Amino acid sequence: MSTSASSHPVGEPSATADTAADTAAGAVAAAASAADAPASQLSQVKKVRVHHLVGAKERGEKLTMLTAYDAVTARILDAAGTDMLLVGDSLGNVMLGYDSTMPVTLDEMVVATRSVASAATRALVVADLPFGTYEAGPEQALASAARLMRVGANAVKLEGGRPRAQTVKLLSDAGIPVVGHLGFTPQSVNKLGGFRVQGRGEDAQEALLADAVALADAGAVAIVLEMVPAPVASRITQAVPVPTIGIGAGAGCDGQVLVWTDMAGMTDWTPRFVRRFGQVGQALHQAAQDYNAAVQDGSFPGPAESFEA
Ligand SMILES: Nc1nc(=O)c2c([nH]1)NC[C@@H]1CN(c3ccc(C(=O)N[C@@H](CCC(=O)O)C(=O)O)cc3)CN21
Ligand SMILES: CC(C)C(=O)C(=O)O
Ligand SMILES: [Mg+2]
Repeated sequence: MSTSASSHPVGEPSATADTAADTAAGAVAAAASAADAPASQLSQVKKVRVHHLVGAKERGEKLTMLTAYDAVTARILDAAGTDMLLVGDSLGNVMLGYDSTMPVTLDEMVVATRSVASAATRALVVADLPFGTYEAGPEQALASAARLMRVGANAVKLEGGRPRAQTVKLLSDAGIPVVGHLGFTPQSVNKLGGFRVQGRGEDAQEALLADAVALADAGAVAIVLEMVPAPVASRITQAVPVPTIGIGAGAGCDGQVLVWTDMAGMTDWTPRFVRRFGQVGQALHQAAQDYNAAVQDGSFPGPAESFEA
């Protein structure tokens, strides 16, 4: 949430440390009006809970979600005021070097979820159920979801619509908040026939709407919409009482999600729906080059980084 000015990573100066003397008058005015703007109710909560999600939708406050796969990154994204951290099965292609999300195991998701949960003080932690760990039915899904909840997940996410409704209901009844995922569902890429937009055309649009309503009726606390035409995503958003979180689904959704490495410019691969908000890959490359050069020319370590006798 952009209005969150209260949380800063440890060691980073707060905005109030800037003095008027070194700031242009226009910037002072802008900073003052930003400080005067009412903070969103959600940005003030100590720990985001699932009941806050529908509250944010009702108040028209946009929800933010980023993926995270480890503690060091989760700590930074959490401190920046991200509402939800998704331990995505994109772990497979992003962090583990796999070609897709298909090979990701529940054991791998457990390790990543434990790490992210250990670092998330405010953000709601949502963990993906990986391919093959829930589709057989509610009992399989409960056993898998319980493993993720035991290591600190606050909710689980699973892909699919009406065929998943019974599973969503059982998990929900068992006290496990479930986030749905509709549109382009990567775990079904072999059936969908490629990485393509879903919900184009009247029949596909109606099917998507029926899936979203079924998930909400079954107790889902939010629904991710991936690569769905913006007008279709807006219609679904208006039709369901729970927040929609879009990725390639336009600005009409109640929130947005991106893979953090895409968002931060950690890699070169950027599908159309990604905006790069940083150049972290380039910054890391530069830091490693500077380190290598300093070791090679003998300037690192210096006296300050060495111990006296
Ligand atoms: N790094 C990363 N970012 C993601 O957004 C992401 C993952 N990994 N892994 C899991 C899923 C898979 N996703 C994908 C995978 C491929 C495309 C893709 O190839 N998009 C192209 C072509 C789309 C088209 O056919 O028009 C694009 O340019 O958007 C998009 C999303 C989204 N998710
Ligand atoms: C792209 C998001 C929604 C996801 O499911 C993942 O990162 O695994
Ligand atoms: Mg996923």
